[in-house]
Amino acid sequence: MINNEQTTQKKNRKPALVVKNASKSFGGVKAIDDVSLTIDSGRSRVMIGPNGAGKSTLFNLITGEIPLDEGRVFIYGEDVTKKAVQRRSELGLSRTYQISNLFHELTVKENMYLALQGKGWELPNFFSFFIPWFKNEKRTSRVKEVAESVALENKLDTLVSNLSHGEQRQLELGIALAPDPDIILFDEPMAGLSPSERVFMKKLIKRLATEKIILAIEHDMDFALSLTNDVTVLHQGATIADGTPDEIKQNEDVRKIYKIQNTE
Ligand SMILES: Nc1ncnc2c1ncn2[C@@H]1O[C@H](COP(=O)(O)OP(=O)(O)OP(=O)(O)O)[C@@H](O)[C@H]1O
Repeated sequence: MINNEQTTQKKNRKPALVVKNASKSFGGVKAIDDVSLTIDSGRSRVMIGPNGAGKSTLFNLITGEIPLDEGRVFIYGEDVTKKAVQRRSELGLSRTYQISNLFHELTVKENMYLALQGKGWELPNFFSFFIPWFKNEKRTSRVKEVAESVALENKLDTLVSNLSHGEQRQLELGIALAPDPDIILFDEPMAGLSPSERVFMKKLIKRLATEKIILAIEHDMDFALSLTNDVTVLHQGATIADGTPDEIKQNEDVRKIYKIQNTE
């Protein structure tokens, strides 16, 4: 308990996430060019930018799925630049993907169990041998809790292949939430949703933003700008604007980019 309190206090003092002068090239393409950003505990940020701006690459650099060429990443003050994806998730980082990573031939419940595997929702092997029921109880109640939080509690035994597209995205959200992360990176959570599914997802993410630290990539400008007061605009791998939704709407460079995009 004391340890938990100390950890919480330590986390509250540090920025949750810091990216310092990050750069990444793929062959001749500079996908990320000297990008820095900070997300303080208790805040969220939205990242917008045209196609190919480098948003997903920045996510991959933050999670550790690809290595940085230059720069550093810190989670709650710990330098994780050279650390594996696993260490970053132990520190409370989680993400969703643009492309589905669900197991379609498994049920909702089974996908969620898999998401909890190796994420601390089990006892050490020694104990679990003696009291496996405890391990199962703990995970089962977590799966139910997560299913409720993404409104899939009535679909636990449904095969993923039988879910609607919107429900699949809800499940992806649930999988990111399953290990109870502090910081969640959302990669275009609204992509491909119908108008009614979008309304539902917006509500869900807005509620989550009151409980978690969110960094979201979103093309729906109105939603993006309504989610938080902290907005970053990426273009050709670089940060071209950083500010409140009003500042972003007024920013000449941003207006130019989106105007150019719209007339293409
Ligand atoms: N693995 C890779 N190999 C080669 N080039 C890549 C790779 N990943 C990204 N790129 C290039 O890096 C640039 C940034 O891509 P990225 O996917 O990060 O942009 P994005 O802002 O997420 O775009 P979108 O909104 O279309 O998803 C693009 O020019 C892309 O083609």
